[in-house]
Amino acid sequence: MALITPAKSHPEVIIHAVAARDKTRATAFSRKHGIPVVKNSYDEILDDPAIDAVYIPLPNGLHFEWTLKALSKGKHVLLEKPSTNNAEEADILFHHRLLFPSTTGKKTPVLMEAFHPRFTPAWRQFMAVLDPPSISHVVARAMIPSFFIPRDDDIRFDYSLGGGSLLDVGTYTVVALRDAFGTEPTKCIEARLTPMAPPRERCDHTFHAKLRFPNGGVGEVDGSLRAPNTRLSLPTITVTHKPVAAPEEQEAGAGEEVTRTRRVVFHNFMFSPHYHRIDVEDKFEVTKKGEEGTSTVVREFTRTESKKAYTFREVASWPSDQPPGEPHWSTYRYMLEQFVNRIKGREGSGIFISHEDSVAQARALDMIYGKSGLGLRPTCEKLSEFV
Ligand SMILES: NC(=O)C1=CN([C@@H]2O[C@H](COP(=O)(O)OP(=O)(O)OC[C@H]3O[C@@H](n4cnc5c(N)ncnc54)[C@H](OP(=O)(O)O)[C@@H]3O)[C@@H](O)[C@H]2O)C=CC1
Ligand SMILES: O=C1OC[C@@H](O)[C@H](O)[C@H]1O
Repeated sequence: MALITPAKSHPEVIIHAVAARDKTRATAFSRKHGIPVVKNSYDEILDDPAIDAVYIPLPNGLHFEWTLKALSKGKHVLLEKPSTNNAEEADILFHHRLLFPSTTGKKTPVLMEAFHPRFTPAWRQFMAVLDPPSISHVVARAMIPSFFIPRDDDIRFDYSLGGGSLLDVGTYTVVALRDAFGTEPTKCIEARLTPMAPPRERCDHTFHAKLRFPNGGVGEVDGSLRAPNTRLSLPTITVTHKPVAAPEEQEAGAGEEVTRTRRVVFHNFMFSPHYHRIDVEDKFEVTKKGEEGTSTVVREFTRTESKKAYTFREVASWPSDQPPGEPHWSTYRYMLEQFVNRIKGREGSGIFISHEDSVAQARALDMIYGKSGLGLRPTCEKLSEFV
């Protein structure tokens, strides 16, 4: 879903090989998906000079090690989110010398964290209706019902592999806050993570946290991998702004001032190409200054609008010389487009998850785990080998 289907409609991508720890599994997978080559190991993929790029969908705790192994073999890497287990790993990975232009003329590999929802037209449309400096509150919510990941022995609940709901579905909610505020959180002011039962008690299945942002605003994340199966809900971001002057409003008469308070709700921010809706509600207050500096509210009115964008053609700010996408494209297809653009040196053509962004995201997640008492996710034991 994340690579094989998107590759079918990308003229420049060929899925050449697959590997698993157990070759029979890889063979079965290759037959199902028509992949021509099955390797004996992950290393064999990295050693194949015919392969330009690898997709790494391993458990979180293995991302750091295998990404550095791939980069050292000159492979471009599309790395599943979260990029690493914690900020210590992210700092080393994204600032690694392998990612800087070499003096020997060898190509510099592209590394990108696979934050697929951020590549969509709807995400752009959402960002276009926000005014980050005046945002006072954001809440991002993602409740995954238990039936989706029913087993307690899933990698998501294995601490040694970077388990925990915050590092899993929580990554989407944290990235939503960071994108909405357009800055990085300065402090975690509250973190309530609900642990699994022993022996998995170092992994949370549900999270609630509050982060402070530089403009004084607060971002909240709320989510679970054990949400009730009977109360399904779409992942949602709700953004509330502070009142701001709206002098452009035609409604104001002489001596009147208008303020606007905007609230934006983005329904289904994680998988917007399937369905989404962006509700923009503007509440206006018209005040008139009296004598002695008093001001009285003389009128109030509300304007609401719902927006959507399934291709970039529908996003007003999208430059016309850039690829619009197709209505059937998934989040992953939009992402693959930009990953390939980078590899091909078409940097000017759009969205990319920068290395600094991935490090900042890891820091924000660490803030919450640090505050929660559950502690950061473990650093790769072989870290020193890669420094
Ligand atoms: N972008 C998205 O929408 C999604 C992203 N993800 C991300 O993808 C990554 C993998 O998640 P998911 O596919 O659900 O996980 P799975 O458990 O389904 O797959 C992980 C794979 O990693 C391999 N692996 C290697 N070493 C180990 C190990 N020690 N223990 C377990 N597996 C190992 C296994 O492959 P093998 O045995 O075949 O070698 C296994 O198939 C995570 O980072 C997750 O956050 C997950 C789901 C959706
Ligand atoms: O897309 C997703 O939704 C469910 C999660 O468990 C998964 O890891 C994530 O990427």
